Amino acid sequence: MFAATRQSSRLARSFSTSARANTRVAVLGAAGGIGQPLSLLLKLNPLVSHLSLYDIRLAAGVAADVGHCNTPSTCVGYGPENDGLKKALEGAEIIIIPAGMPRKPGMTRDDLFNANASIVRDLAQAAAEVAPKARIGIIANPVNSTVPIVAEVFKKAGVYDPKRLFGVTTLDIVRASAFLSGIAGTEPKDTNVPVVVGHSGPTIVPLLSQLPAGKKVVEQGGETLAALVKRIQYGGDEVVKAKDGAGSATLSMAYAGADFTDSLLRAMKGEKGVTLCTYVESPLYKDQGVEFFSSPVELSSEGTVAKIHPVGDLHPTEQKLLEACLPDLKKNIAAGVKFMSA
Ligand SMILES: NC(=O)C1=CN([C@@H]2O[C@H](COP(=O)(O)OP(=O)(O)OC[C@H]3O[C@@H](n4cnc5c(N)ncnc54)[C@H](O)[C@@H]3O)[C@@H](O)[C@H]2O)C=CC1
Ligand SMILES: O=C([O-])CC(=O)C(=O)O
Repeated sequence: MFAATRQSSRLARSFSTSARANTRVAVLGAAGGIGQPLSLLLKLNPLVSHLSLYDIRLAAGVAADVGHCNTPSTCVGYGPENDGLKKALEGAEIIIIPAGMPRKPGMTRDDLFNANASIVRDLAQAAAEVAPKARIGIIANPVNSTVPIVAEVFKKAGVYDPKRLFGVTTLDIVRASAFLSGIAGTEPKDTNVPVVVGHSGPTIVPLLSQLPAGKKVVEQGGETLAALVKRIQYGGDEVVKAKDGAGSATLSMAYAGADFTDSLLRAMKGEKGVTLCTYVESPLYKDQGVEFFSSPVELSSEGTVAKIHPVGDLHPTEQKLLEACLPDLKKNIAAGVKFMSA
């Protein structure tokens, strides 16, 4: 069932282990296209002890349904009535936020800003009040801007800890693994492509040269390389187009979101050296005015940021992609900060 990538083998391993931990996870936006399968995958993860599912619609139904899976964790759904959001957040140690509008064909992720900025702001405000110490994973787009919005909310509430805030870019890593192994004939689980910078078009920068299979493609250059990089950067558009108005990636995103959460859970359970590419407040390009950046991040035993690794050796083509997109990322971050100062 889960045989496709390194991420998946980890999930399969955690499903089959008898280990149990006691981590409480809240999913905000749990009844959506991502929220439902993500909640299911989290219900299957033995490192989760309790799942709180919040949505403005249907959360009770999703929780009742998912809750019938015979895994040890408990699962409760909450709607907005009777302080449901605050109840969902009480005691949460990990909060995952896929709430928000998805794209339709012809839209960019930035076109979602107006719809999603206030949704994410309001959910973050509740999290800052009720569960300020939780680790927060932001899936809602545009991630490049929604993460800075959450940071500003937490700063305003006086509870900001940059080590606890993550933008979920895992789907870019999953896609890069799937697409490169499809070309190179390698095992997806052994084809781990770091993807750095951010999460939209040009700010998705795969570092193919950092693994043997990718290095070959990079050195060959030409059409194959150009098409592969483009497919990784615009994988989201491929799904939006194929779904033809019915939304964007949901199932692969749920898989990626479950993997992201599993990384935090494993680190919290004591696994050493858990490292993943994720979008965090980062010193790496701060001197160029870029405050948030995705690069390999090593987690602490608290499931928080322990060490932000630099991007490592880049092929000149990768260096060019990275440098070219920093001004875009800077604008995306500024838009989030401006929204919160308005
Ligand atoms: N980070 C990433 O790699 C990816 C991010 N996304 C983004 O994830 C978001 C969700 O996508 P889908 O699940 O496909 O959308 P969807 O429309 O199927 O689900 C969104 C859910 O959010 C809920 N919601 C709306 N406002 C809410 C609020 N104030 N509080 C709680 N819940 C609320 C809706 O009721 C709905 O159930 C979109 O912004 C999409 O662009 C999608 C794929 C990949
Ligand atoms: O493309 C979108 O709008 C959703 C997304 O972020 C992705 O699939 O990477």
